[in-house]
Amino acid sequence: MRSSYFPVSLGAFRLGPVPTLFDAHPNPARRPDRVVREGIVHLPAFLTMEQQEQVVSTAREYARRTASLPWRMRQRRVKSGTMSAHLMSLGEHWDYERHRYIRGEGSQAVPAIPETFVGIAHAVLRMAGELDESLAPWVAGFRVEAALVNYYPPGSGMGLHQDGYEDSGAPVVSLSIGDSAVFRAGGTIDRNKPWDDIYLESGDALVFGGPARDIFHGIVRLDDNTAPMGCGLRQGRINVTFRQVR
Ligand SMILES: O=C(O)CCC(=O)C(=O)O
Ligand SMILES: [Fe+2]
Repeated sequence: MRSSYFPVSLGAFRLGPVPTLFDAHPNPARRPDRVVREGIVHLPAFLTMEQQEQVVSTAREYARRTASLPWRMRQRRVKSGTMSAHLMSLGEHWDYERHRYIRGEGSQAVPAIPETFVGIAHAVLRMAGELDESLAPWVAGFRVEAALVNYYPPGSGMGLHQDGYEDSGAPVVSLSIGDSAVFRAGGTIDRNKPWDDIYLESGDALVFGGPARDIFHGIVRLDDNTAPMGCGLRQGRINVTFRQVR
């Protein structure tokens, strides 16, 4: 009988589940919620795998639906060249030519931000506000007016920049799904060091606001083949960034 190999008394000395070939982290040391620096809060694994998959499939559906519109998912030309990430706007769209946020053009409206996304954004900021006093004043009145969906193909990134188009000083709330990435958070004056490099994995949330609202930041590395099974993306990374515009 099998039980003869596993005397009952052994149970008292068990140290935990036996790692198997299939455990990515045999001894998962949970990455703790962290105030990286005043105004910057990293919430690892904020989204469940089901939520990640839902965000990705919703983003896909919107990308299909808006494929012929100015705010469709596409690479944008900026001063320094063409961005390697693909961007799609929901809610409001930053019009690079007219240099202002628009809600549509003619009879075409920028699609509304899905309610599920809005709910997630509020939940993220609420949690971040509990950890960081500089974010707390923004929690109650936060209006999720613009959502930028960025798709990063393998090997892409985003240069250091400031999110400076919004009149509001409300925090920026962001979600990461798919391949892991290094988010570089610099200072508010220029792109120079010191930086905090934050490792964002699939399901993580990040908030920057308060004294860190105007930091230079960007994506300096994407790690191929790190997207977890079930997140909805086989390769590359999706970032959704929520902003209050005015
Ligand atoms: O991909 C990210 O985590 C950052 C995206 C970003 O900085 C932006 O969309 O302005
Ligand atoms: Fe940004």
